[in-house]
Amino acid sequence: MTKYIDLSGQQLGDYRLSRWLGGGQTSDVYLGQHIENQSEVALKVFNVNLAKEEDQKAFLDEVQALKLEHPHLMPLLDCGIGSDPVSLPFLVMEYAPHGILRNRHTRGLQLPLEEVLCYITPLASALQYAHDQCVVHGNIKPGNILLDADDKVLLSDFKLATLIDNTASLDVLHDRQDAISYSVYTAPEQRTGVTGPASDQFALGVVVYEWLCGKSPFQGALDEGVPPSLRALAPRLSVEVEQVVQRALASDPQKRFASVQEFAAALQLVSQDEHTLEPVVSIGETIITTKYIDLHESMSVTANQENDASADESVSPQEPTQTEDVSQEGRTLILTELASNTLKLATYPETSIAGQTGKGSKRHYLALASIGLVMLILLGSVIVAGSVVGIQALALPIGLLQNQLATGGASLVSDRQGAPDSTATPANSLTPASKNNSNTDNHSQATPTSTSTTQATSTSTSTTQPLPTPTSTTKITSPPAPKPTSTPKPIIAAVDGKNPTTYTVNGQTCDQTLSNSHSRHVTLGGVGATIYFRFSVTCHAAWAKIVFDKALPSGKYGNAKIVRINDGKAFTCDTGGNKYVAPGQTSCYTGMVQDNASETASAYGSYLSSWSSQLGPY
Ligand SMILES: Nc1ncnc2c1ncn2[C@@H]1O[C@H](COP(=O)(O)OP(=O)(O)OP(=O)(O)O)[C@@H](O)[C@H]1O
Repeated sequence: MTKYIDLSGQQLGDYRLSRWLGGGQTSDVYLGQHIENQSEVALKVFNVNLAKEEDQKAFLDEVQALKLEHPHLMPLLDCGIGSDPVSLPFLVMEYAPHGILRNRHTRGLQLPLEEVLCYITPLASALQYAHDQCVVHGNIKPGNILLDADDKVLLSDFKLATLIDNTASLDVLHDRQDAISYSVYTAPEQRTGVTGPASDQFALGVVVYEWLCGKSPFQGALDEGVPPSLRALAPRLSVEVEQVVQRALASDPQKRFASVQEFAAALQLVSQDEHTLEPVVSIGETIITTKYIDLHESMSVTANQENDASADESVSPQEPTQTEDVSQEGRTLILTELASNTLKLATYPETSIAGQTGKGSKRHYLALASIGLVMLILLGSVIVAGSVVGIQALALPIGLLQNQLATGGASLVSDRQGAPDSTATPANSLTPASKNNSNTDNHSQATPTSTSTTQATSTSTSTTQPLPTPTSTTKITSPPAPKPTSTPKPIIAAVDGKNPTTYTVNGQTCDQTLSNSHSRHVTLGGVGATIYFRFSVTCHAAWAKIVFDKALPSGKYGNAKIVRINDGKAFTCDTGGNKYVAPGQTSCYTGMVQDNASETASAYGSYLSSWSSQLGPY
């Protein structure tokens, strides 16, 4: 791709552009300095003449809404509109000196699942955070994942609806491709103008597929349908991993995971399951030092290798220029070491999968067998010996039997405590209040009971435990201390998906009462909506709902949120509810937060990521 006008040396707002870093289809990125404090920044200049005042305002408003703060989102520092010679909109972001993640891996290389998880976990967390704020990225691809000076991944380049919406009416400076161009990362529904959180999940799924097998699941931007089998290309992967990736890549967004966080959690879970199938040799005093940093530095590739980027990627002159002499075998070795260390981390202690027959059960059988054997000896002694001798002889086996029972019994008890219990009530589950309470209309007097068991908590801990960050050093002493139990989370209510007034929790329907339900009409970003606070007496839980006055226009999203005041626990429509309000839709409802005697909750509505003032607390 050729670069068009080089603005190096010029000034935009308070920044001097010093060097061109790369160019996308509709923009160029420059290294720049603040003219006063000389701080280094990256400026993304859009090749669009944003002359109309209303368009300029829309651009600035939209960028303002994108100032999301998350450790893995590229910090947006400033934005503006240049005035000479034309009105070029620009964004100012942190400068990421280690460039784009795509340059870290040679095209076609298959990355170990552990490494993929190390990237996906923070990215999914950043995306989930954005989705919770009603912001969709819309442009996920390896070229938009950058690395800062510490090699921390930063997701950049949110699609700006204002620029896309206005492209037709804007004067695009050069003969470049249309701003609305598609890539292999574009979800099928995006091509019909419907972009939602599930589209980001799809794009992340494409990235995961590529990293795992070295090939794109789709031949071209308009290729659709079921991608080729991941395991056919990377047989080392389990069926479960393939299924998880396939689900994220479903053409129908409804068939994907409910959220991007769920996708990442599922991938993490199946990777742990893979590990638990492999033998654990020993756990000694082990210091695990992940070698990602060294590995990455040693795997730098030549600019030539990377510059044959496909059309969906940008041109960048800052590609690594050195090739270090690290053989493929050497690399595999480093990663194998890493994988086996992670394996130890993931498989100890032995309790993690509920419902499996554990070591504890084997001990149980051994204890019973020993008891049986002792009983036989005892019987034999009684028959063979005379009554006096026999009675005397009883003392020893009975003592042994008692010991065995005591030991066996004790081990059974301790095994039970630590053993998986598939029938355990999940931690944080809500036990619906007794019928006696159902007549009361003052929910603050209700006394809901929350049941959790040690095992249920430990299971949930193991599935949500984040992987070690690429730079961390983790020390394990043998035997490792039990994992700390997680603080109880608020309940996530199962909903029937049809009627926002009917929730079911652990099989019980949560009836709605209107006694403590409230609503308020608000105007959000010029659009009218009614926010509802809803409360169920039977489940002692509250939720929120938003109903817009009219269906949302293309590219605009709405949401609702319920927040438990005491601890700030919150659910949006995406977490436990029926999903955000998409273009063409009018309403959504959230998951439920348990509403204890001493607690209150508030409801909020949102449009284009600005949240309304609170309704409540009630
Ligand atoms: N914050 C940053 N710090 C350092 N380099 C950056 C930064 N942002 C972008 N770059 C560099 O600029 C190049 C071009 O970025 P740009 O976002 O324009 O590409 P793109 O994502 O392909 O474009 P688009 O998605 O708009 O078509 C990147 O490949 C990267 O090398």
